[in-house]
Parts: sequence; C-alpha cells; structure tokens
Amino acid sequence: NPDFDALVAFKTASDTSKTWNTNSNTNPCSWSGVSCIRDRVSRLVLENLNLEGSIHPLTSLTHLRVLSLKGNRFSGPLPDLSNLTAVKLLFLSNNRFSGVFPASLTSLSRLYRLDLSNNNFSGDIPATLSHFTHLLTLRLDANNFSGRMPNVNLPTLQDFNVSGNRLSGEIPKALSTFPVSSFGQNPFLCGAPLQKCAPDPTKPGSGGAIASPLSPQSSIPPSSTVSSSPSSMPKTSTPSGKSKTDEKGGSKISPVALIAIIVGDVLVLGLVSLLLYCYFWRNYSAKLKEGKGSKLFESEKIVYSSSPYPAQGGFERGRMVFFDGEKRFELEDLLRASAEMLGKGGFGTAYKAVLDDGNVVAVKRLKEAQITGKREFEQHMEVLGRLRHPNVVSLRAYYFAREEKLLVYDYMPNATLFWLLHGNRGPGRSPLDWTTRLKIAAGAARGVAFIHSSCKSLRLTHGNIKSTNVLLDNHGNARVSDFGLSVFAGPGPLGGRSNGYRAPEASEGRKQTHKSDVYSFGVLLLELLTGKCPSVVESAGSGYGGVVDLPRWVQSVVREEWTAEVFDLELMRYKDIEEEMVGLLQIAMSCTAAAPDQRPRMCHVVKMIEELRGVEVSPSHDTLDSVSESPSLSEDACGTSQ
Ligand SMILES: Nc1ncnc2c1ncn2[C@@H]1O[C@H](COP(=O)(O)OP(=O)(O)OP(=O)(O)O)[C@@H](O)[C@H]1O
Repeated sequence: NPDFDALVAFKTASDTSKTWNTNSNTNPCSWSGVSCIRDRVSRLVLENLNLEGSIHPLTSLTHLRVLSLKGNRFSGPLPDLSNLTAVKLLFLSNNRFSGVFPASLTSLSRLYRLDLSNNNFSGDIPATLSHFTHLLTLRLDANNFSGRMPNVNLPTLQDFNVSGNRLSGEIPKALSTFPVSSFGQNPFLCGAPLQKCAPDPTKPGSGGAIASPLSPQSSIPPSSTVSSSPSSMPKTSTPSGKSKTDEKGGSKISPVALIAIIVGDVLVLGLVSLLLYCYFWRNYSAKLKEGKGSKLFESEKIVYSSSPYPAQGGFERGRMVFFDGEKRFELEDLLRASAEMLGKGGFGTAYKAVLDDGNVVAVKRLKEAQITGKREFEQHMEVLGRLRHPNVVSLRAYYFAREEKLLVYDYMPNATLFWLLHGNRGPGRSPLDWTTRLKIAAGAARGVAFIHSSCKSLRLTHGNIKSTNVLLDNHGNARVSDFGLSVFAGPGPLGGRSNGYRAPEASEGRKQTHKSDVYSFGVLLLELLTGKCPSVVESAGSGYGGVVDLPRWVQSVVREEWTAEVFDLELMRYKDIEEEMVGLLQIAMSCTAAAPDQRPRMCHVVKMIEELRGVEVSPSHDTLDSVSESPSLSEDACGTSQ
C-alpha cells in the first residue's frame, strides 16, 4: 500500500520526539490522527505534536481529503502538493513554513478551507487565488506576505484574514466587505474597510503617495485569532494559549475583561434559555387549553368516540375518489374508524385513522383552504394524486363535498423531521445522528426535485417546505408531504405560518416558484445543521422582529466568528464529520442566496448532497414500499388539469 509506506517515512522523519501515538501498530490506519477509507488515508490530523522537518512524504497521499498539521514545527518551503487533488481542508497554521505562496496549491480546486496563518511565508499573494472557486476560508494572517492585494473574485468566501503581513496599496473592492480585523497590522494597506488611500502621485493632478506609512493604524483592531482546526470544534480560546499573533503585537485581554466576558456570556445564555423555555411552555399550555394534540404531546392522544369527520345529515353527499383506480373504502368506513389527532396545520387538522380492516391512513381536513370551485379542486388533485416517488408521501384519495374536503395520505409512522430535531430536547433525548441527518437531507431533496421535474407544463412547486412536512416512513426514508397545496392558501394567517422558511421574494400572497422552494429547502438544511428552529418567534428587541432569520444568522456567524459556531452542539460528539457538515452548509447557503437566479436547481442540490458522502446516502431500493412507488408521473396527468 503506497500510503502506508509514505506514512511510515513521514513518521520516521518528523516524529523525532516520539509524541505521535502509533501504539507500535503496523497498520497506519489505526494510528492516532489517521483515518482511512478502504485502506487509503483520507484524513490526517496531527496537531500540536512537535513534529518537524518537511512534509514531503505526504505528497503521495492522493486520497487525502483533510490535512491538519497545525501547531507543529514544520519548516522550509511547502513541497509540490498538486497530487493531493482530493484535499478539501488544509490547515498548516502555526508552523515555521517559509518561502513564497506555494503555486501548487492553486491547482487544488476542491479546497474550501485553507489556513496558512502564523508561518513565515513571504512574497506576493498571487492572483491565481481566484482558482479556488469553492473557498469558504482563506487565512494568511501573521506571515510576511508583501506587495499589493490581488483583485481576486472568491464569491463563496466567508472567512478571510490577511492581517499581520506587509501588504500595501488599496484593498480591492471585492474584499472590502470584510471587517477591519481581516486587514489589520498591514501598515501600508489602505481603502475600505481601512482608512481611505491618499491620492496617488503618479496620477496627474494628485499630490500624495499611496498609503502613508505614518498614517495612524492604532485604531485598527488586531486580527482575531480564530480556530480553524477540525479537532478544535467548537472554538474555544484559553487564556494561556498565546498565539504568534500576540507575539507580533496583538492586544491581550486582561483577566478582569475575560471574567466580565464569561459572566456576560453566561447571563446571555441564561436569558436565551429562559426565553425559549417561556416560549415553548406558552405554546404547550395554549395547546393544552385548546385541546390540540400533536406528536410533541403524546399524552394528549385523543381517540374519538364520535368521528371528527363530517356528519352525514344535512350535508351534500360528496365523492371519495381514489387515484389507483381501486376503491379501498368509503366515507362511512372513515367515519367508523378510530381517529387520533396528529396536529393542526395551516389548512386544518390532520388525523390518523385506523380502518376496520387494519389499514392506517392520514386524513387531512381542509378547513382553512381557499377553494374556488369543485372542478379546479378535482383537476389539481388529479395531478397531485399521481405523484409516486419513494421520497414523497402518496396522496391516495380525496373527498369533496361543499361543506367538507378531505385528503387521504399514506400514514407515516416514524415522526416528522421537526420532532426528531426539536422534540424532547433535554436529558434523556437521543440526538439525531449525522448520518441520519444527511440521509434525510438527501431523501427530502430527491422528493422535492421529483415534484419539480413532474408535470413540467404546470411547473409544479411544493410550496410549503418545512420540517413538519418531512416525514419518515417505516424504513426511515424521508418523504415530503403537503406538496402542491399552497395554491389553496389565502393571504391571511396561512401566509404567515411558515415565514421562517419563506423566500424573500415569495412574501405574503406572492406565487411560489421552484426557486422559492429551493430557498425553503436551504432553510431546512440550515435547521438540520444548526438544530435551530426557523419558525421560533424571537422576543422583541432581538433585531429580527419576528421569526428567526436562520440564513441571516448563519451568515453573520460564519463571517464574524467561525463556521464551527453554527453547528448543532449535538453533532459535536461525532468524529470526522466536519468536512461533510461544512459541505452541506455551503449547499444550504447557496440555496438561500437572496437573488433567486443565484440559487441552484433542485436536481443540482440532490447531486451536491449525494456527492458529500456517496453511495451511503443514496436510495436503497430494497427499502421501497412497492413497485408502484417508483418515480412516475406522465405529462398526460398534468394535461387533465389545464
Ligand atoms: N401522512 C402523515 N403521516 C403521519 N403524520 C402526518 C401525516 N401528515 C401529517 N402528519 C402529522 O400531522 C401534523 C399536522 O400536519 P399538517 O400537514 O396538517 O400541518 P403542518 O405540517 O404542521 O402545517 P402545514 O399545514 O403548514 O403543512 C404534522 O406535524 C405531522 O406530525
């Protein structure tokens, strides 16, 4: 195995103080800090181990995806790393590397985090940085880079720092949106966000020089030292952890200030917990009063002795229509069935009904829906009722009468994504593990993409993507429900019910589009990643004025602090997932782009999620319910509704 030979050579040369725990094991895949996929080294995290010398033996690890050698004593120029084409995270900070910016790095087109901070690199920062089309993080701070900042266009960049170098000239416009701390301690750098550049004497009519070396820089805060290591999530800073940036003149926090910060943090945390507690308790007790049950309140299981469905006397007799051609039960059977309230949504109440023959269905009673006419309703149902896909909850039948409209769906026994993420938080809860989250994300994406690709002439949308509408079937596969009902939504309370997921352009009453679905799906991904609920109402004065704007919050945290801060604390216990989490975060952020045409199409979202891990999250065909569940919908089916 070529990787093993390389690792042995690397260890022999660099671990002279024998600090790297390899347990004298002959298989390097079991060494501390080494992860392998099918016997090829995929991850090497060897931090603060006093390793030294050159990293040349690692240049042949062609399957490496994560390389972190932060906090060692490696020195000299970086070797040619162009063979490491699979590398996505590269952390080489706090070493003694020197030489110019390694040209070979720019061929690593998959990189999305590059940290070379706190080394002795020198020379220009090359314009070829623009080759990093996926870059989220670029840390070059605390080196000796000089010359002008190149005008690089890195649209995905979230975390950027070149402070503590010897750069000069004007900061390019594309980078001027980063904070002052990204550029501090470069005495000859000027332009936004730093102070204005003095006029250029070489230009006619101007009288000064480019940024004056005497210009006061004291107002510029020192670069913030941010942990970017995969093994240090979430970020913590210890008072004793003196960084090179400190040594180069950065400010130190006094013990009093540190205590004040900690006390402040604890107070804010306490206040937030109290507010959340009050909010959930108020909702809980309100629901108790109103007698509305849901999966969150198992104790409220209501079995109706009298049916919740329409009484027959005095009603116009309607029609129960099944889509698969076979009449399975009549309204009378539904009336006889014992019904358990599942929850109340924007259109009305949903029930679980157990029929006499043991069949279980979910019945949605459309009370609040704005239905203009029977014909339109029936035509629309004909389209929705033909959608069959392993990641979509099948609509089996509908009942239409003037006073009553019912939709009959397959019953999904394994809770909603909302419940899995937010239900039962606290002691005794089993967290939703990362692989399951990824599998749910991939499944739900496939479901939405299927809806978008069905019946192209109608440009069918889901219209109400959110975590209560992602259900798990009896094999644990994610299925999207409630699709296509937004056409019945009026401007009233229904419009406000899922605000946290709603695309900015699809506000009150505006038509839903494929792109607004993509936005909502992006918010759902952020919910999966952060564990935060987008539709929780924030207290007054929070700055959000209503529901949490999850995309805005994530963007601000990723920019100001560090990506690791946004992830659900429940995910911190899982090893080796950071790369996938950051990958999913990137997808979520592109889905929630403010401009609709910058958002990807749903079929691309599916592809990107599947590529994060590969086969494991792809659909397993042995889990499909039946052959009838294979994706299907002909264009003829839409024809009927036009
Ligand atoms: N097919 C189903 N199988 C099992 N449970 C379901 C099914 N459909 C809905 N539910 C449950 O019923 C609850 C209420 O669903 P409903 O669709 O009426 O409202 P909602 O999803 O909360 O809001 P909205 O009306 O905006 O979609 C859901 O939270 C879910 O727990």
